[in-house]
Amino acid sequence: MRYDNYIGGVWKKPAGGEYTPNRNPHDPEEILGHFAASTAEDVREAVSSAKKAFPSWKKLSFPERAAYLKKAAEIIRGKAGQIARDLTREEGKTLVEASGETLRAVSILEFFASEAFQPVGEVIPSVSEQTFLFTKREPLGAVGLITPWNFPIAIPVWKMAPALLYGNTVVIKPAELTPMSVYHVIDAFHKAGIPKGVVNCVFGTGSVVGSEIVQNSEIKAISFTGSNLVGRSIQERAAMQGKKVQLELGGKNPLIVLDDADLDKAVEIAISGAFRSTGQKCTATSRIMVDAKVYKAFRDRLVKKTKMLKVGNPLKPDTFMGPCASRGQCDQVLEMIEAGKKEADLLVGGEIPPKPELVRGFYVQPSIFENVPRDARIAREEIFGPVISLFQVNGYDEAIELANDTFFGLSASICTNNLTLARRFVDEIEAGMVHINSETAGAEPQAPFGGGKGSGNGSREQGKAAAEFYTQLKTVYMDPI
Ligand SMILES: NC(=O)C1=CN([C@@H]2O[C@H](COP(=O)(O)OP(=O)(O)OC[C@H]3O[C@@H](n4cnc5c(N)ncnc54)[C@H](OP(=O)(O)O)[C@@H]3O)[C@@H](O)[C@H]2O)C=CC1
Ligand SMILES: O=C(O)CCC(=O)C(=O)O
Repeated sequence: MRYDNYIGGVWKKPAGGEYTPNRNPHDPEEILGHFAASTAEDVREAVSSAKKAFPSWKKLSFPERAAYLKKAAEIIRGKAGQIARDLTREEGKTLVEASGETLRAVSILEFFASEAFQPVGEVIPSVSEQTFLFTKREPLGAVGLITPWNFPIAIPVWKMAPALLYGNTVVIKPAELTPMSVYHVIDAFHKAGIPKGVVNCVFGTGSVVGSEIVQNSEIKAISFTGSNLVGRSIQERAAMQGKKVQLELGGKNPLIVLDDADLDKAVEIAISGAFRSTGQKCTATSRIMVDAKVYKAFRDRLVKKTKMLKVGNPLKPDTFMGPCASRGQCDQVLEMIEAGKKEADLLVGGEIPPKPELVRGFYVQPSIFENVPRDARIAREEIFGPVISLFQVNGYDEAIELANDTFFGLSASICTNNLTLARRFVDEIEAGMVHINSETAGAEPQAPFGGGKGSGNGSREQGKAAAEFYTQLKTVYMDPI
């Protein structure tokens, strides 16, 4: 089946008439559908439709706009089973995770719909007794959303929902690898009766569709999640035009295990944080610092459990870890593992799983290294795959110093019952999101999401923080005649 762009409230064929197959990473010969391979002309049409729709969308009340979010949430919930299956088939994460992500998209829409009843400004005392001085938040206009493949429904929705609620119109470009999940979201908004032009979706590549969104002068803001390389280049290009930019980039997230930690729980936290979604999360655990007093016990349990993980077809209910999302991604992970073998000691994994039923897919084993030098590539670069580097440390001070010795600053975790050290960790770790006795990954829609250092540009998504990006403040001095 062919899937067209969604522009001005209708499904439209791409200007060049070209389509790209959407393949299953478990078996790339299985094609889910053919999606529009759009041109800059398609983007320009989408932007012009978003621009046209903006004045009347902006005029609706918050609850009126929220009603469309609620309706879309209901529609997605109603077909969550089918959407989750498609998500698994196009991205490769397990069905359990895909179902969780689909329902998370529903919760995000519901959360932002509920924000319609929250204050959107403040009253400020004026020096004049006559003056009513207040602020209000106003939308920006047509905004561009460029999204990655690793959370193909949650991330698009956590950008779209606040953008729309606060009165912006949207042009979204989903990752070329995973367009089906966004197709379902757009279809839900279409069926919810969202006014024409408020939501526009252009399928295609980053270099063509993404670039045109970035450089189009009618796009007032860009929210981007993806690689550092592309993110920083978008920031530069957009800054030239005075556009607002939000960047969510990579991570090299640490987990510290102190000597008083519950080791079974710490192992569970490590495995879930590092290997779920095949390690393809910006919040994935990739460096683990373990106190020397418990290092051997922790390492042995971690290796034992890792050997028991079932890697395979992500649609099967007993599978723990599916394939990487693409051949390119898999090759990149295997290349980093080969680099790791030269720099450190491999404890487990490190290969393509030797199972005949997996040879066509983009599979790699969950892998763990120890004796990793701190300047090794596997210790410093984001791998975006199921690879852990273990470090033995002497106490909290050495652990925190090593944890902070990274370009990134997204997420971090510590396993301990020591309240004093947990509190110090909260203050001393250089990360936007901090976990005590829980994994580095995961995000709740009502809480801000994002990082510092090389992991972004300081802007936060989700929660009340989302309003900062998708609105501008207006200060009003109101006096009687
Ligand atoms: N922070 C995160 O959550 C993510 C981080 N990554 C990191 O990035 C690495 C590479 O993954 P990849 O998918 O290539 O990430 P990219 O940064 O290339 O892709 C993210 C999004 O940006 C688009 N894009 C690509 N080039 C441009 C451009 N010149 N202008 C505008 N938009 C563009 C992509 O389009 P398209 O791909 O469709 O052509 C996609 O929609 C991963 O291995 C991982 O390390 C990747 C995904 C998410
Ligand atoms: O940890 C999560 O659930 C979200 C992670 C994420 O947004 C990402 O990897 O891009």
